[in-house]
Amino acid sequence: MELNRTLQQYINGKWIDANSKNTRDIINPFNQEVIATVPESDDTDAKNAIDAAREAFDYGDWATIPALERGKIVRKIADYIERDREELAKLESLDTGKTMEESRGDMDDIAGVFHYYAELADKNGGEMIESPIANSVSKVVHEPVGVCGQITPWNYPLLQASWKLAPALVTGNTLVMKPSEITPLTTVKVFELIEEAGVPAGVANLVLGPGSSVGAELSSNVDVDLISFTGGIETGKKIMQSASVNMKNLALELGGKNPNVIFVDADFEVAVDQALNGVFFHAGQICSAGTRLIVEESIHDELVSALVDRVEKFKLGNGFDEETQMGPLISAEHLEKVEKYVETGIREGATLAVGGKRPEDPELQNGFFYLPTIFTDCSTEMSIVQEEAFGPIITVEKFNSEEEAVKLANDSIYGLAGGVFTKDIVKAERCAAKMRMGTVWINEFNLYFPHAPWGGYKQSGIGRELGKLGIEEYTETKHIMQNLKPEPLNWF
Ligand SMILES: NC(=O)c1ccc[n+]([C@@H]2O[C@H](COP(=O)([O-])OP(=O)(O)OC[C@H]3O[C@@H](n4cnc5c(N)ncnc54)[C@H](O)[C@@H]3O)[C@@H](O)[C@H]2O)c1
Ligand SMILES: C[N+](C)(C)CC=O
Repeated sequence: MELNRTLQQYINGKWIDANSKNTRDIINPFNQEVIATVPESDDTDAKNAIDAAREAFDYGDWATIPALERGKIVRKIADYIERDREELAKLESLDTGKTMEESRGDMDDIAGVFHYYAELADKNGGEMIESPIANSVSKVVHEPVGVCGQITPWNYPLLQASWKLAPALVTGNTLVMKPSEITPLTTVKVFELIEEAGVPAGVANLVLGPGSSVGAELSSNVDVDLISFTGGIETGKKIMQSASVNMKNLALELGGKNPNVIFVDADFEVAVDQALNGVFFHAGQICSAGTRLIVEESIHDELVSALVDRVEKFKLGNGFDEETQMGPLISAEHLEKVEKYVETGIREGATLAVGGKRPEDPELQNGFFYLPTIFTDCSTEMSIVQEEAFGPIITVEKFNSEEEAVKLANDSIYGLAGGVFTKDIVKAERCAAKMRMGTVWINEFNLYFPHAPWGGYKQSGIGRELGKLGIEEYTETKHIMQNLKPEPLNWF
């Protein structure tokens, strides 16, 4: 795919413009240059895409061809992603501002997700049940849910898309995907690969446009059987309400305010390094960012001082510059939101240890940059501790006992992920067992892979992506019972 060109959406096997012919410019957050122009669709385009997916599911053969064949096609998509890794990584960095190193890592993860589900395609064959009824056989089979609406956010555009596309395709569903309207480039490219791999027309459809029209249509249209959404909690609530119109199956991957508990007996260097990695990758715009450091009081000062020391040396810049460690935020609007959180933190009484403003470097003035920021003297009543700022901000709280650490970690409406750093593995396991989160890392932070499920407790979501559970989201389970010796009951 060339850059600086006008892209299209993919409906029923055809590349087309929006019905309205409206378009949107896609902006590079590093310098605000226009990198592409895409259709700005509306609910009518979404309806057309849903109709195509419905037709393909009800009358096409995608759901009924051998699962092995679907797996082969999905494996081709994985191969093409590996082939086009560099091009995809460049598009992702242009679109999101993240460093090329991060984008290349994302592309490897994404290819891995398609390979993983391609491998599982023909291993979901159901089971026979030991029937309690004489002269009968009972079996359980897994069938595709039907037409899936898939809505993704801007921070990991293609990664989040891959977690939805690969399991939906191998299980025989048809789908309509809507990426974030501000970061659609890699998703468009992957739909080119989906076409190249031979996915039949109508099976996978792509609509580009805003959540208020295209997204709302996907979540409320009665021809959609499942809605899988990754994004913010407020949007998730709206989608859950709209989805109730026809009791759609629902998968929600929402935000997080993730605690990272550091005990005095942790490996100090590892804990410092992982605390930084846990937050500042992609400028903190990660659902699972370890934005709440919960630190044993006896190492608090030493740890904060080590963090500040490292943070002051961060190199902010263009994601295409090999030296760059942290890129810009996604948009002017988001930068303002992050700034407001910092102002609120100061007003609420937190102490700014470092950062707390835009950088002064003249080379960064056209981008949406914000300095990595650390707040100390934080407590759970503060909104910067409770709300997802989704930027490069760490808050630090202190604790004096294991019980207190766990209590602080769980004091949140969110329950996406968390971490524990200690050399005492029994203590670590005790904490992990009590932490109410979908993922707990021990002496690690922010690692995910296709084999392990991902999702949130509490208001961080409903359901799981990745792993075998990621397949279950996209299947209905049916019990088929057969009477081998049918006779009248003569009851009535
Ligand atoms: N749990 C996870 O795995 C995970 C992963 C990545 C991001 N996130 C979360 O995503 C959020 C950041 O992404 P965002 O700002 O793009 O989120 P967002 O909720 O604003 O938007 C996400 C998607 O929903 C669409 N949308 C907006 N309004 C809609 C509506 N009324 N109906 C249907 N669709 C609508 C948007 O166009 C976009 O495609 C953060 O909260 C982050 O934690 C979660
Ligand atoms: C799920 N993850 C960590 C890849 C991206 C969250 O924003």
